[in-house]
Amino acid sequence: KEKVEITKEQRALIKAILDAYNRHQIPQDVTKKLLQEQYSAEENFLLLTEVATSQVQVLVEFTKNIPGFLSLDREDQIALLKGSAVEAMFLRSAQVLSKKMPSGHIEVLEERIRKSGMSEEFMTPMFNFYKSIGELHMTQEEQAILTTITILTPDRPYVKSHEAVERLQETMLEVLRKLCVLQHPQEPQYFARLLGRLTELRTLHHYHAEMLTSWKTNDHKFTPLLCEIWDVQ
Ligand SMILES: Cc1cccc(C)c1Nc1c(-c2c(F)cccc2F)nc2cccc(C)n12
Repeated sequence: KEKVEITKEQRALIKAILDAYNRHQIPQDVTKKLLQEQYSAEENFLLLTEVATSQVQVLVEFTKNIPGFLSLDREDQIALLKGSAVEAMFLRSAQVLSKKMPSGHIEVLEERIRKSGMSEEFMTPMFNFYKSIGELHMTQEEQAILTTITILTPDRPYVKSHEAVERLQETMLEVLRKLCVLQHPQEPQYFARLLGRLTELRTLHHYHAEMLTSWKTNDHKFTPLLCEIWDVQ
């Protein structure tokens, strides 16, 4: 039986990432609006756009606190953010939807998503993903480290220093592997299951790009930040 031990440095890493993950949350006024405003498709889309924009802001702040991220080449930092944003946002919204909010709020948010003019073919895989994340019952640390691993994916478009990003990601993967062994001793495959979610995220990334195009075609308005992060004109 392998004796797994988290080193002092790894514990500091987990603490830094968890603090950043918890410090940067979507402002209450944005989530409160989700409960107040009326239910037209336009209103729902407008609200989800506001939530998406604030999720990008939260993501940028969180990413800046990932140890080692700011030492990467500046252009690579941008390439990693643009390449991982929607995947990190899927993880964040999955965690919000699967437990964080009081029960009544989840149905409301789900209802707004269903009635936001999004195509059915995108809806099913998205809600399946939310369900599969909820079933994992990840701890806060696991959620924060898994999001960090997603952000530090070396093979995003336009990343130049592939090795530098890979080194950072490998450090995080080792920390997550140990956390899974220690926190889910009865589930030896738990770490593999978490990594399997990252594969599912890539598929959703693809669907999301198509959804952006179809929203754009139907003349939906985005905020400047969403246009910038996803290169939408
Ligand atoms: C906030 C939200 C929560 C759940 C589902 C959806 C559709 C949204 N909203 C958007 C998302 C998005 C996201 F923010 C997180 C997860 C998956 C996503 F599709 N992406 C975009 C891009 C342009 C406009 C919006 C409204 N939008």
